[in-house]
Amino acid sequence: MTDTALSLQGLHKSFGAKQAVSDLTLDVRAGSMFGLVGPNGAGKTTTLSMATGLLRPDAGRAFVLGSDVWADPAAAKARMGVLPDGVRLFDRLSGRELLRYVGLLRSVDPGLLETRSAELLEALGLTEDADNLVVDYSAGMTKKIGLACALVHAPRLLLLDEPLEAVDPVSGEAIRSILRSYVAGGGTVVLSSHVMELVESMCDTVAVVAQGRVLALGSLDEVRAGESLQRRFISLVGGKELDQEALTWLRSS
Ligand SMILES: Nc1ncnc2c1ncn2[C@@H]1O[C@H](COP(=O)(O)OP(=O)(O)OP(=O)(O)O)[C@@H](O)[C@H]1O
Repeated sequence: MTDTALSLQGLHKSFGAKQAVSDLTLDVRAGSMFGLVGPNGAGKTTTLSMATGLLRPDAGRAFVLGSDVWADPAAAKARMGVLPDGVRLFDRLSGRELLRYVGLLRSVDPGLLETRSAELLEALGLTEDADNLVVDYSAGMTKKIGLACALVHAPRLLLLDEPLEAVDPVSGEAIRSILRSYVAGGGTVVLSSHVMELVESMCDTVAVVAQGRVLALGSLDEVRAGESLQRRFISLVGGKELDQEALTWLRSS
């Protein structure tokens, strides 16, 4: 049994002339909560897409609990749950039907699937809307049903792109406690987020990426180096003051 849940080795991806991810290497320890942070366009979604078998890398390899995501996708995918960013769900199904569909695809026993679905819908505050079509869900509800789909087969590794985006504070707390108890039970979470408070309060390990490269990687304390993660992030990626002469037209009435 490997103690590395996710290993990304020399990943590269370009879109035309744009190098989205460049020689990205990192390991995620099994049993950790790993935060991937970076500014807009840093390459987080591209990295997670290559790690989960959604986007083929130009070069490099990704391993999930020892299985090569691209050479042995069935083994790798059986052990991971994925909440991708911006990938359409089968939204002409109701939330309950979507969960059943995903669970059956993942070979979850039908009896077990009913129990798990009901528990997930309840924990995520979706029970009342379980029989409504996903296409009619709000952004936050869509995020939550996506998370339920990622969890229903009880994977050992969860890869979540912006899991709390658009989610209200009550549901946010529910998701945090689901993820904490998942990790306490031996699972591993890799999440991307722009919310430094979320990463600081949840993650034990952090990678800061910008322009497709890893700028800092280590334990939360190593990466923030005595500062708040927000300040450290801004100093690493280079925050910029607004020029006093810029946007003057916004101030004139
Ligand atoms: N399908 C695509 N075609 C062309 N360019 C792309 C494509 N996907 C991503 N890119 C580019 O690759 C770079 C990295 O994008 P990516 O979505 O991975 O960033 P991100 O860190 O997830 O950003 P954000 O925080 O804004 O979601 C950006 O410059 C983006 O414009």
